Amino acid sequence: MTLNMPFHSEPHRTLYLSFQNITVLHNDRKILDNVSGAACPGEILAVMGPSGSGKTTLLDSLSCQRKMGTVGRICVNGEPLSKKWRRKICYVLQDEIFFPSLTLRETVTYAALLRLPEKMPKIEKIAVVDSIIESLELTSCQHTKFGDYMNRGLSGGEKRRANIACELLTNPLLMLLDEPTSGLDSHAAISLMKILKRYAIQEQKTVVITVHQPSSEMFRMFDKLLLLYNGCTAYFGGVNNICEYFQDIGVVIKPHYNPAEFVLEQIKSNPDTREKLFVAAKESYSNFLNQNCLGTNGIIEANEIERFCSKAMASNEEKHQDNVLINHIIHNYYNDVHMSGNRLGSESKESRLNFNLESCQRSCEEATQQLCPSELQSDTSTLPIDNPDWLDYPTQFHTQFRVLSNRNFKEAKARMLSKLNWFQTIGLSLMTGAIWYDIPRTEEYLHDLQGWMFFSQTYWMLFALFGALNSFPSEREVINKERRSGSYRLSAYYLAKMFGELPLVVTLPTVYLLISYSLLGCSSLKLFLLMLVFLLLNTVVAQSVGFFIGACCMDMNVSITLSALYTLATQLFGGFLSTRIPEFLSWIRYTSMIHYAYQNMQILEFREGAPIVCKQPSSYEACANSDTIPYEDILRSQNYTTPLWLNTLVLVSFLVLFRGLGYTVLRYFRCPRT
Ligand SMILES: Nc1ncnc2c1ncn2[C@@H]1O[C@H](COP(=O)(O)OP(=O)(O)OP(=O)(O)O)[C@@H](O)[C@H]1O
Repeated sequence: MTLNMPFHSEPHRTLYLSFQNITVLHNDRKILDNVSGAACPGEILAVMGPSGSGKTTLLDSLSCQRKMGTVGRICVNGEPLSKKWRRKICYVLQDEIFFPSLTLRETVTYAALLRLPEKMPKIEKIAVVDSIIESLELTSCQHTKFGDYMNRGLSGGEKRRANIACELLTNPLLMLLDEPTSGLDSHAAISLMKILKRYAIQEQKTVVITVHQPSSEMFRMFDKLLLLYNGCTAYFGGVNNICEYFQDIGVVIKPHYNPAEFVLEQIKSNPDTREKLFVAAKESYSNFLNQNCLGTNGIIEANEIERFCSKAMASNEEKHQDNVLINHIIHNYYNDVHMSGNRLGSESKESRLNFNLESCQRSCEEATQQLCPSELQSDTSTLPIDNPDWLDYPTQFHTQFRVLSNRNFKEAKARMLSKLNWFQTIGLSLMTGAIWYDIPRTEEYLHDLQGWMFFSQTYWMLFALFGALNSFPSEREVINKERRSGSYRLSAYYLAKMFGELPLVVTLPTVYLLISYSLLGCSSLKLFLLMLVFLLLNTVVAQSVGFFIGACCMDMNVSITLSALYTLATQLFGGFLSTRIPEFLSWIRYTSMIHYAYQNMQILEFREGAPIVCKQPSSYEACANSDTIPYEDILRSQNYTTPLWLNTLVLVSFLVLFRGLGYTVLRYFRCPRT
């Protein structure tokens, strides 16, 4: 089975990764200590080690997600790892971060629509989705939702493969996978590894995975192994000759033993072996380079080096300077062959070459210097960009907006219009309708009527604010993951979130008003529509505040506390609960959205609705000359003097302000590292 990817039409690119002396410090503790290694196109480099040995930290460093306290050199194709290259690297995390209410197929399709090039027709994008789903053996579960701890969905292995499917869409040159097989049964783990191996070979991709304790079968699929223990390198090199390597340093792997398990066991339990391995591994990086130049024992088959070098060269026909190391090795190889031509005996004719070890080692070291010219820490330079498209987003703003609006709508629908929310809304509407049923429009019941208005505004403020707050932490994870991979612009996501969720935000308040206000005694359709507009405006403002607080606070407890404080203050200063607010605190009401929304509702109800009949004796002066109370007098008695348009303008300003602040926080303060 082949991955029917559309990228074959592009000039084939490959990526050679090398990293040298990666050291990661955290509070003076060395999490990684001078770790070096390399990975070639078409190969799998396995990073193995006991729990806590630094495997994930190494992948974090290689993907540039961990810069603080990290030193060392990371190079790709001879260039320091720059932003240009980062777009060509995918990092599949151990955790699967997805929207639980979307199906696997929907998730991969949205990823394809966002991450495949704009110019590719939709039908071709869907074909890629089909191909990837089939290749990863996900066809049978493609219509299953991801699910969460409440509603079970895809299995762990299926989620793991779905994660990989989304990353494959971008046609990365380097795949970093953090424990892709953990939690899978041996069959599923082997099957996943086979898929990765096939992908690496067929597409000439470079794959780096971390793994705990692979089975013998899985171990044989790796090409190179980097063994870590307590952040130190215990082994780096090929997998094929690992038994001989350990034998040479006095660690004999018993026959029929899984080498991976045996070595890990020895490292953990035997301090002497550990020391031996650390000492031997100090030279492993240069050994590795030597082996690539010379082969084992300094002898190399000519066709071997041809194969090794041609892999990168053939794929970079247009830019053969891409792979500095390979070029350098070839150059030195032929120089050496030429220079030592006299020394080459009949073996050279048989394509068997034995050349100067020191010379090659020197050349490899030089190549490595060339390969990694700058320190990771100072890697802020912008290198010449051969193809500026790499820095652009794959799709245009309008496509991102359209796809994300659609996805937001689908994702939020299950959450916002859940059965529980419908039940709550209809139940509450009926309850308020029963309490305020056909309320007499007289001065005696004026306070009751105002109570309904205040309650309605407050309830929908709380509903929208806490709803937005609740959904945000999980959503933030997803958008951070997608932004890290450069899928879309934050502005497109932000606008799409506003517009995509709008029909959902307004549905339940509309149903509430329809039931509750009708039971209460709404006098005209015009009044109903006007009341609805202002209830919805308040709801959308509250959602913006919830979104802003959610974006600011990483800790859910803090965001709940802040939201509770804000909403309580908003209610206290809203004008219904107390009209005797001390002068020095009265300015706070101007920050209360309820203050404006509640005022607007009263203006509409008392101006447009049936008039309020005076009681006898009345507390309103106007009742001396009239049977009904003018709406201005009702508002003035509560010290409300601002007109409808001004209240509306303030609410719209709140909306713009909190949306803007939310965007700014996400853009500048909660920006995922790329
Ligand atoms: N941000 C951090 N703060 C403190 N300690 C950290 C941090 N990141 C990693 N560590 C520590 O560094 C060590 C290596 O962690 P890492 O997650 O890289 O290990 P690992 O080999 O991937 O482990 P596992 O196989 O259990 O996932 C651990 O002891 C961990 O506690």
